[in-house]
Amino acid sequence: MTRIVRTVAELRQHVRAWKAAGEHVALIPTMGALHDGHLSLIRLAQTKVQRTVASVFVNPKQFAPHEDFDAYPRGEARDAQLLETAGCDLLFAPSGAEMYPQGFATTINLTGVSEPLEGAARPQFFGGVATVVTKLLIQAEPDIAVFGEKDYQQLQVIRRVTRDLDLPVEIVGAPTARAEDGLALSSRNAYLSAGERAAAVALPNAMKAAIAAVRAGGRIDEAEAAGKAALAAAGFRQVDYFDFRDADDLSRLGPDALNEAKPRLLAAAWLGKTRLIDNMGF
Ligand SMILES: Nc1ncnc2c1ncn2[C@@H]1O[C@H](COP(=O)(O)OP(=O)(O)OP(=O)(O)O)[C@@H](O)[C@H]1O
Ligand SMILES: CC(C)(CO)[C@@H](O)C(=O)[O-]
Ligand code: BAL
Repeated sequence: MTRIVRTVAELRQHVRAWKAAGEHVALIPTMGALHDGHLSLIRLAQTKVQRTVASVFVNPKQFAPHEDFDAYPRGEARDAQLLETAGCDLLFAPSGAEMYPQGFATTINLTGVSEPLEGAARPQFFGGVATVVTKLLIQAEPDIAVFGEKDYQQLQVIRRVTRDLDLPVEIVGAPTARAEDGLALSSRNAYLSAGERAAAVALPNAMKAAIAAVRAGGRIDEAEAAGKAALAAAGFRQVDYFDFRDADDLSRLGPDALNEAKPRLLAAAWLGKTRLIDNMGF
């Protein structure tokens, strides 16, 4: 079985022993409820380094009080089994008290890339993510850390924090793993009813259509409006954003995205009680 450690001291013992033997180490941070998207990050890490460490920690600091921290899917035995099958060397599963001991008072906050989109919809989110990811990187001392492009803004935020704080780690982005119909795999897909799951494919479809329209010379504001209308027609009750943005700093684009160096379409929308996010490059 993939070994499970719960303290920073045990985690460092393993990682330092591997490094002393000349092996390189990858950290793959997760919140558990693992699916093939997470396992694709482990497989990517295994092509780059000899040792992989997955962390599972449902981080309370990135959930606002009204969000789904309590309902978030959990299942350590299943997660450990999947990690074993994937050949992951170590599972770091700290308690809340190990991560945030009594009196914990430090938050990593950033501006710029963290502010629009997810930052606007979830004001507490990136401070919580930046704080826990910075801690995990300091705790595990990995050579590389792998994050999914599915959470594209999160990946850009983590790249920014790592650069700003001179953290000695290479951040690797991994492509989005999708279900056969195109829906991005996500732990929160488990919240969808069968009917909602069938409707959810409208999200990647609307995004593909918007990108095709812009590629064909359409205006980006018109493609964004058409995408939002398609989601409403498919039963999405609210669209938080459906925006073409600069792929690096997520700033707004001019009217013709094709003139921009690197456009990316990012979207978040609600199907019933479930909030789905996705993004696509050109
Ligand atoms: N479909 C996917 N393809 C690639 N990476 C993914 C995918 N889903 C999640 N990841 C990545 O796995 C890591 C852990 O994510 P997390 O545990 O939050 O899973 P999640 O499925 O994104 O859950 P949630 O439903 O909370 O968004 C992150 O780096 C995330 O980007
Ligand atoms: C990066 C992360 C593990 C931090 O809690 C989380 O935001 C996630 O699962 O994407
Ligand atoms: N997958 C990013 C973590 C979150 O949405 O809370």
